[in-house]
Amino acid sequence: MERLEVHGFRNLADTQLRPHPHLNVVTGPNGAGKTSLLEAIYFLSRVRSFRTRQNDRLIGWGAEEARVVAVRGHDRLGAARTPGHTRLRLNGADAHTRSALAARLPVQLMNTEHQRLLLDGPRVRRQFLDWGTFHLEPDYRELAQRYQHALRQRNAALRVGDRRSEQAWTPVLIRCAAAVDVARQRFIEALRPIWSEFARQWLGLESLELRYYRGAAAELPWERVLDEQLERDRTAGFTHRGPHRADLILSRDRIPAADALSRGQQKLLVVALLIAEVKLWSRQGLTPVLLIDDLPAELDPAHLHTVLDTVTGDPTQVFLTAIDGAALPTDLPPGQWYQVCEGRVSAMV
Ligand SMILES: Nc1ncnc2c1ncn2[C@@H]1O[C@H](COP(=O)(O)OP(=O)(O)OP(=O)(O)O)[C@@H](O)[C@H]1O
Repeated sequence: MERLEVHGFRNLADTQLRPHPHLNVVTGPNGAGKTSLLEAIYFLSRVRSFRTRQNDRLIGWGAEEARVVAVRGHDRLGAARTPGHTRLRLNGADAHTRSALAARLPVQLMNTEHQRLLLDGPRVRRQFLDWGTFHLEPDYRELAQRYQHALRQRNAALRVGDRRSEQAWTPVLIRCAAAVDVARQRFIEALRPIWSEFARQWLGLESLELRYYRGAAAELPWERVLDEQLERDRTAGFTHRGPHRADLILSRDRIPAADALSRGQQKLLVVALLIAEVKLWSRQGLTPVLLIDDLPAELDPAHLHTVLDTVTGDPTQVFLTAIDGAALPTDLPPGQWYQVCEGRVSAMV
């Protein structure tokens, strides 16, 4: 982003910034508004927050709307939230799909909760998988939506015992499942070597694995999978197997990473995954924005340095928050530093 404007967003005063193309360091005391600034950028891309499911919370107290605008290359992106309603703008016109802005502004967030990627249920890993695949294959989003639609229709038919509808939707589901699966596998195959290199270097371990579980036994065609499950699906009233049950398995010597690694090692493993994804996007010609919120509190200076080193020189634009700039490695690459104080963001010279 060459320009970023934030209006009426959380506690932030109206702000206009000209961010550095590579590194932006945002410092300030607790409650100053550092996370809110990252949240504004995230909202512009993903049309949601990483802190709340209720976008109305983003509207500053006393403000009528929260609005974020960015200029990036030839594109001008905007997202505004008024109570109950989000409006997206792209190059002077309304944008009607949620992914229109994300396609032009891929963001990756790293914060103190990133370990959830390892410890939570498969849903959060499927989201990681879906965003990663979407940025490599822009048609993927529509494909995944078609799969979800077919799944809902088939499940509805299974629930009420409507055999005709079930038989009509099953082949559609099979076609979409195969295509979703192939796209995700391509993403994982591209991601794995980058991830494993980082994971090996940072953890000093050789036997780490990243596997894609496709939501069914690997060797069977989807037609067979659904056929074998048919009676079970009919009895339960839903589809048991498919890409909606996919997962990413991280392990060491076949033992789940959550059991086989220390907390610190788990953090590094997840950071390796997030950074590998950013790296992959930038190798594909995208310019990702990496939001790192309070990571100095989570990673020791040496590892933080390594992480920043890894993305320096890429087209990646980093926003990094810290309460105290002194906690950051001393030899950070050149960038723009900002001080946030009671919602006012000022560039430091
Ligand atoms: N909708 C809102 N309007 C105005 N202020 C808000 C709104 N929502 C939250 N706040 C306030 O905004 C302040 C900034 O919070 P934020 O999390 O951005 O700070 P921070 O600098 O990241 O702090 P920390 O270092 O403690 O994480 C908080 O004091 C919070 O109470």
